[in-house]
Amino acid sequence: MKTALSPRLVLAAFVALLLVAPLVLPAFYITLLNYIGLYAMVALGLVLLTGVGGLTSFGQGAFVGLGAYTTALLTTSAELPGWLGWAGGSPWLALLVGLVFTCVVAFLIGKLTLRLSGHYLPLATIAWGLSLYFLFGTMAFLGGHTGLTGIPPISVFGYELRQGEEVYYLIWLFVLAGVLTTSNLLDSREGRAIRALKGGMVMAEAMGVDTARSRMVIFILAALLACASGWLYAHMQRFVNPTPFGLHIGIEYLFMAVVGGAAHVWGALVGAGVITVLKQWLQDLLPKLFGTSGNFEVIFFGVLMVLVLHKARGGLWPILVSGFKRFIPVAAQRRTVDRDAVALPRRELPAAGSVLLEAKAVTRRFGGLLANNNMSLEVRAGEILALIGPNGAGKSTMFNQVSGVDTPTSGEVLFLGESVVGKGSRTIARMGMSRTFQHVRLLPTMSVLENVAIGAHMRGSSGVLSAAWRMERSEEARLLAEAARQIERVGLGEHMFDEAGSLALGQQRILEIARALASDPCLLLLDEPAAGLRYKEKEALGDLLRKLRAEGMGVLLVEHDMDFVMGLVDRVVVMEFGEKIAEGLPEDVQRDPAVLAAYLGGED
Ligand SMILES: Nc1ncnc2c1ncn2[C@@H]1O[C@H](COP(=O)(O)OP(=O)(O)OP(=O)(O)O)[C@@H](O)[C@H]1O
Repeated sequence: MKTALSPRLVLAAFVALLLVAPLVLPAFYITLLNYIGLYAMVALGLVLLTGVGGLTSFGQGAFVGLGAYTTALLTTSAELPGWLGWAGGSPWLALLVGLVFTCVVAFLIGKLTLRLSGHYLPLATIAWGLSLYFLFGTMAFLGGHTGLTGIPPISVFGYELRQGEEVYYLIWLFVLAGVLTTSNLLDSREGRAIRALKGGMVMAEAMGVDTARSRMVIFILAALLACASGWLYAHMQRFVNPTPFGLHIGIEYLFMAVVGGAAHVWGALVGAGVITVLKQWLQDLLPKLFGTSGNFEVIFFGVLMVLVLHKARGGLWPILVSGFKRFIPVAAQRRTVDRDAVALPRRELPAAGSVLLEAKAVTRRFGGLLANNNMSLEVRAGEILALIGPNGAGKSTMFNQVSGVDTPTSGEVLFLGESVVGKGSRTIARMGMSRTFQHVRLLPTMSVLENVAIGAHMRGSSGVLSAAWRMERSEEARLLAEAARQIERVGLGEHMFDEAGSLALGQQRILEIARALASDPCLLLLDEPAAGLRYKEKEALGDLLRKLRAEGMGVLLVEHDMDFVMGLVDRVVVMEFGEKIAEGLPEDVQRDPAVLAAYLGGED
C-alpha cells in the first residue's frame, strides 16, 4: 500500500522548487515567474472576492495602479508636501502609504457600490476601474501617458534588489504570505462569514453575521493584494505608465482566477501561471502562424474562457489536484475538535413562564393580498407553541414578521419586552432569537461542523487580522467545540465532517436546528422541522424539543405533521386565510369546528 504524503510535505516541496528556480532557470523564465507571481497576487484577491464571496470585479487593475503610482510618486518626487515628507524616498514607507491609501479608496468605492447586486455591481467595478485608469493618464503630476521613471529598486537590509532573480524572492515571499494569510482567514470565524456571502446571505444575517461588513472586508483585502502587486511591479520595472492598469488587464485578472479555480486560493497561482505562459507562447506563435502581427491571443483566451465555463467551472486547480493524487496520494487534511476547549459563556434564560415573544395585531399585505390579518400570539419561556394551518394560511409570513426577515404593514412585535419591528434579523438574532428555514438554507460544500459553527458566529469576536495570522485559535477551538456539542446533541455526530450537501433533507433540517442552538438562543423558531424526517428521527427531534423546553427555552413551531405537533406542544395557534381561527390546548383545538372545517373542508 502506498503511504500518503502529508499536505505540508507537498507544500515544502513546492517552496523548495521556488527557492532553487533562479539557480537553475535562465533569466527569461525568472522574469516570467516574476510576472506570474505579481498576477497571482491580484488573482488571489479575486478568488477571495469573486470565487468565494461572489462579488465580481473587473476593476482590480486600478488598485494595482494605485499601489504602483503611490510608490512611484513617493520615491521619485523631489517636492513632496510637508505632511508626506517622512515617506519620501523609501519604497517600504511608500508601500505603507500605498496600502493605507488603497484601503481608504477601496472603502469609499465599496461604500458607494457594494450594496449593488446582480449585474449592477460588475458594471460599477467597470465604471470605477475606468475612472481610476483615466485619472492615472490625465494627472500631470503622475506624468500623463508617459508616466514616471527613475523609480529606485527595493532595498532589503541595505541590499538593493536590482536584478530579476533578486526581486523574484521578494515577489514569491509576498505571494506565499498572501496565500497563507488568505487560507488562514477562510478557515476561521470571519472566513465562514465570508464563505456564506455566496448564496447564504439571509441565513448568515439570521445567524448574526454582518454581511455588509464581510463584503467590505473582502473588497478591501482584494484591493490591498492588488496594491502590493503594483508596488512590487513598479520597483521591478523601475517606471510606471497607465497602460498595465486598464480595464483589459482587469478582465485578464478575472480570467486567471476563473481558469485557475476561483474558489481555491492555489487556483490563483495556477490561473496566473497558465494565462501568463500561454499569452507569452501565443504572442510568439500566432503572428507567425497568421503571417501578420496582432493580438490574436485575446481570441484564444475568449475561446478558452468559454470552454472552461462549459467544461470545468471549478477551474483547473481541482482537476490538477485529482490528477496529482492519482499518482501521488496526499493525506486528507482532517479537522479535529478540541474537546478540552473552554465552553463558551451561556445566556441566562428568562424565568420559565415569562413572556418571550408577543405579536400584537400583526398585519402584512402583499399588494391586495392580506397574508397576515390582525394576528396575535405569545410564546413563553419553557413552552412550545405550534402555529398550524392549511397551505397558504400565512404561517411562514408570520414567521418572517417575528424574526425580522420581513416588516409588518401594521402591528407590533415585542421580543423580551422590546419592539423588534424594523430591527432586522441580525439584531434580533443577537437578542436571543434563532431560527431554521422552511426551505433549508445551508452551505452545501462546507462541512456539517462549519455550517453549525456559523450559528456560533456572534458568540466570538476575533477579527480579520487575528484570523489571518492565526492568533484566534483558542476562540476558534471554543466555537468549533460548541458546534460539535450541538451536532452531537441533535444526533448528527457521525456526520460532523461530511459535506452538509451530502446529508438527506431530513438531516439537513436537523443540522439547521443544531446551527440555531449554537447561537445560544432563548427562543427558537422552527419552520417545518419534521418535514422529510423518518419516524425514529421525528421521535428523536420530539425528545430534543422536550429537553429544550425543560431547560427553559421557548419554541415556536410551524408544522404540518399533526401527529408530531399534537403529542409535543403545549399550545396551538391555528391560522386560515391569514387570520387566527383558533388557539388553545392541542386536545381542544383538534375538536374545534372551525379547525376541522379548515383542514377537512367541513365537519362530518
Ligand atoms: N413575498 C410575497 N409576495 C406576495 N405574496 C406572498 C409573499 N409571501 C407570501 N405570499 C402569499 O401569502 C400567502 C401566505 O403565504 P405563506 O407562505 O405565509 O403561507 P404558509 O401558511 O406558510 O403556507 P405553506 O404551509 O404552504 O408554507 C400566500 O397566498 C402566498 O402566496
